[in-house]
Amino acid sequence: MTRVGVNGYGTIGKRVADAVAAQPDMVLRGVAKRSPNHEADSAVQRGYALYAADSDRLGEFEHAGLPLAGTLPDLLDSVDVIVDCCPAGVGARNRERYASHDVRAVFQGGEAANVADASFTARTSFETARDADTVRVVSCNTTGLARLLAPLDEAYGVEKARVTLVRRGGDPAQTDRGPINDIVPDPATVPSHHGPDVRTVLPEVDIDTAALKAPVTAMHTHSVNVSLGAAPTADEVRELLARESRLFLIPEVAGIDGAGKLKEYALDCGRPRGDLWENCLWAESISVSGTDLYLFQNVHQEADVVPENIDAIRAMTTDIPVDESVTRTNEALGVGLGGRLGEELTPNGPVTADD
Ligand SMILES: NC(=O)C1=CN([C@@H]2O[C@H](COP(=O)(O)OP(=O)(O)OC[C@H]3O[C@@H](n4cnc5c(N)ncnc54)[C@H](OP(=O)(O)O)[C@@H]3O)[C@@H](O)[C@H]2O)C=CC1
Ligand SMILES: O=C(OP(=O)(O)O)[C@H](O)COP(=O)(O)O
Repeated sequence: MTRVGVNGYGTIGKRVADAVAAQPDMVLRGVAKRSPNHEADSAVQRGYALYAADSDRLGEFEHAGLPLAGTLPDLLDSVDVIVDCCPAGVGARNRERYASHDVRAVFQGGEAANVADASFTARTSFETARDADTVRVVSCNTTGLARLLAPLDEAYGVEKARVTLVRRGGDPAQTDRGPINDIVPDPATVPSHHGPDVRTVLPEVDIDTAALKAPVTAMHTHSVNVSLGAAPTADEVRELLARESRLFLIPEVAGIDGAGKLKEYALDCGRPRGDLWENCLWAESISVSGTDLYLFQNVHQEADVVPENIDAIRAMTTDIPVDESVTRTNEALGVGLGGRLGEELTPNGPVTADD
């Protein structure tokens, strides 16, 4: 059993903690939190051992009536891997602390690529991360792009990818974010950080990205154009992508026209927090003109990196092959949206190691 701790119990941290706890080969030793707020209380209610990230604030936890198992150094002494889910930039400051406790560390995509030995998605970088001491799971948008571009590059070659990202303004609980009545180029310059970030996991892929922020909280939307090295039919592309376990091709018959219905579907299917771990691609948006592919996909920013964090832990600590890790993670979480509706899109079944 791999012993895992989570430092930073916010949007990503609480989901990673639940995902670790769901794995048959991992044990969650505890979570570290800075403030004794509602998220700290929910960790206790879930039965997770709670550690104070900041030893100066022990009294605040006591005052709030939240029982502590110790402080962050105690958690670090009891784990093989710490998953840092602190706000962007805090992870880099924590790096030396983890090293001094001789603990392997997984960082998140808000950190610069040089925070870790390797950047990671399971689809692109499992072997690169093998046995690494530190790994950075790339950001939600980058994860979504890498999952899409990797199979396209393998099957046809990607000559050039051009992606416009309409990013959600903030997460649902982030009341201090915006815009609230505008759509804002962010940044107004091209490329946005996503293109260079994709190249940390797919270095050979030529990609330009432009990004905007919109007054929504549920998901990011990508408008994708890829110039391919071949001219497949749209049906061939649909079948290729439908066979990827972390891509959900939304069948037209599902009647899902946007993030609202996607989230509703996830909640109705019993997904925790309505999480969509898969990229969600509109099947009918997949169009090919000559060698140019066009499509729309949505990415649930709070969720898609969660299975990747689990696979990163296995890459660092075991010799399990990538397919086995991905299957184990998917089964433990329930990745694989679509049920019967998606069957027509995968006549040859899901992708396997033999493909
Ligand atoms: N939210 C998203 O959509 C995505 C985020 N990411 C990346 O994941 C990382 C985490 O983001 P996110 O979950 O959104 O952040 P949140 O702000 O939701 O959560 C951060 C957590 O870290 C805690 N924290 C703050 N400072 C410290 C500290 N010094 N030591 C320990 N804990 C601390 C916070 O606690 P407290 O409240 O007490 O301050 C909070 O629990 C970032 O790198 C981000 O870029 C990646 C993909 C998507
Ligand atoms: O990793 C994310 O986005 P990104 O892929 O655009 O960097 C998360 O949605 C966090 O984005 P934020 O920096 O707007 O909070």
